[in-house]
Amino acid sequence: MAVFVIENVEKTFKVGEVVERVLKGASLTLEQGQVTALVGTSGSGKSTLLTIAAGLQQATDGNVIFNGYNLKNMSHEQIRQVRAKEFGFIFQFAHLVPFLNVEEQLKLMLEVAESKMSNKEQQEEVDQMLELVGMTHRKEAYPPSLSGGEKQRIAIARALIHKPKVLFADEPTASLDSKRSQDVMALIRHLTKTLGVTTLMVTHDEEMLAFADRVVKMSDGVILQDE
Ligand SMILES: Nc1ncnc2c1ncn2[C@@H]1O[C@H](COP(=O)(O)OP(=O)(O)OP(=O)(O)O)[C@@H](O)[C@H]1O
Repeated sequence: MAVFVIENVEKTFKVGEVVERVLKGASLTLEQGQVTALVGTSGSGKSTLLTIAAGLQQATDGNVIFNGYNLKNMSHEQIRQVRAKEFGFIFQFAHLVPFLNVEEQLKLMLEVAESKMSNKEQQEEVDQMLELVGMTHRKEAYPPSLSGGEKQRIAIARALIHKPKVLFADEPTASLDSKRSQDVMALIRHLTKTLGVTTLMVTHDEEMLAFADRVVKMSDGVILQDE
């Protein structure tokens, strides 16, 4: 079943008197357990499409249907709940909270997602997730002592600790060298498959496309090619 259906999405921005049409009827369907890479020239609308799909901004027209529900028929609060509970996010930089150790970063995310688990269950989830991302040995470490690749591993663990259905990744490897980028992408792919997540990733890095199940090309506000 398609987890996500993006249908004829339009987005216009008004800058002074000028109306800029950034998305011009973009459509995309995402399947569970797949990594979809969104590529295209700078300014083609990739991040705009990703943020609309993630409910971070509204489309001017068109539909974003998640799990059978159209985001445009939901209240702000309903969309916030979907974002907190059903979506996970990774960005170019890990944006970890500097004064929380690795374990605490993950527990905080469970709180944000309003987890109903007991403390013991939360601890088990955290331990399991740290195991999955290979960071058990660093669970008491604070962000300044982690390498770039380690930080991104924790960001991935934090994005997935509450078992979201969808993972949005905007340039997740852009701050890493080639070797660390490969490791991080292999991990994103592995977790997408293991946890049955639906992953949508924006990337500029051609090397990362090997880790995607589908590569979708955007140009000037539309999806050009879907392979
Ligand atoms: N809030 C906004 N107000 C006005 N224009 C915007 C806004 N957000 C995006 N744009 C414009 O929309 C166009 C597409 O931007 P977007 O960030 O989606 O492109 P992109 O394909 O992700 O680019 P890049 O690869 O450089 O990150 C750009 O011309 C940008 O200036």
